[in-house]
Amino acid sequence: MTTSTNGAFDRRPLIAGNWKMNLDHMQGITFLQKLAWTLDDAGHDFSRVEVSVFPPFTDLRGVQTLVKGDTLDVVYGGQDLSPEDSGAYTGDISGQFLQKLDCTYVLVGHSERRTIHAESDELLNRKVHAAYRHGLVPVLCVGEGLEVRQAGTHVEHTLEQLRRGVADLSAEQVSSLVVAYEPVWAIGTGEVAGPEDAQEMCAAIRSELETLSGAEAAARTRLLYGGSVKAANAASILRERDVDGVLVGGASLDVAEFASIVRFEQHLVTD
Ligand SMILES: O=C(CO)COP(=O)(O)O
Repeated sequence: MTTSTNGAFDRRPLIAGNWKMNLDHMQGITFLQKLAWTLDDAGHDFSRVEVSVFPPFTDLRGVQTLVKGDTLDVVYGGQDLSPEDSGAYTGDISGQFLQKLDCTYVLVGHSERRTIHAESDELLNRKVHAAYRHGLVPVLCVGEGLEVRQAGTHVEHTLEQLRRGVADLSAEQVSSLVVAYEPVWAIGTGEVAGPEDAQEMCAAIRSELETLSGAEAAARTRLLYGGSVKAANAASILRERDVDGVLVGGASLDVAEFASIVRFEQHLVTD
């Protein structure tokens, strides 16, 4: 097995850390500084493997200042955005504000938004369009719960979320889109879908995008796996042909662990 045969490397791998509701703005800055030093010390090549963090909204201004001031190669994004651009939407955050903070990405439809905040596919589609309106790349999260997995209908279920989420996108938008497959039963549980489960779903997602937007766009879309990713299992998941990155929760809050995931290529088996 060699790294060059992995289809993932035709697309630049993306290692993303979703901090969720952890790390206040002071802790976030300290964490990011340590992460950047650790990756620099390890000689990490950011042009080869992209690194993004998703801090809470209140951290983003500090993150922007640090990334600009120290010219870090780490990129970042918001964990959510409003489908609207401005107005009487108390508590919501416009994509316009995220763009002003130099965010590259924004998460849309994380399972915790879908379940805790009952966000519908229709709403998430509006959020995806709002992201593109403001020059942000949406990371659209999809994935099934345990009952759906047990019923064996996980592929249809996830593809339905995908179709609704990407409705009315142009092929060009789909080519820059990131889709994260996060089976809900594997999030924060220590249960990890096997590399073959991640590949099965990512292949199905890519094939669906091909049908919707054409082969050229679908070949460019980056597909991530998320759910109990750790340094110990990241390389085997990232070796799969259609998996182009990982979206990491708990393990992204530990500098050494997350840096080790970023450096997954060192753990790949080569002939
Ligand atoms: O939800 C996740 C990332 O968005 C995954 O969380 P864990 O890595 O903690 O399972």
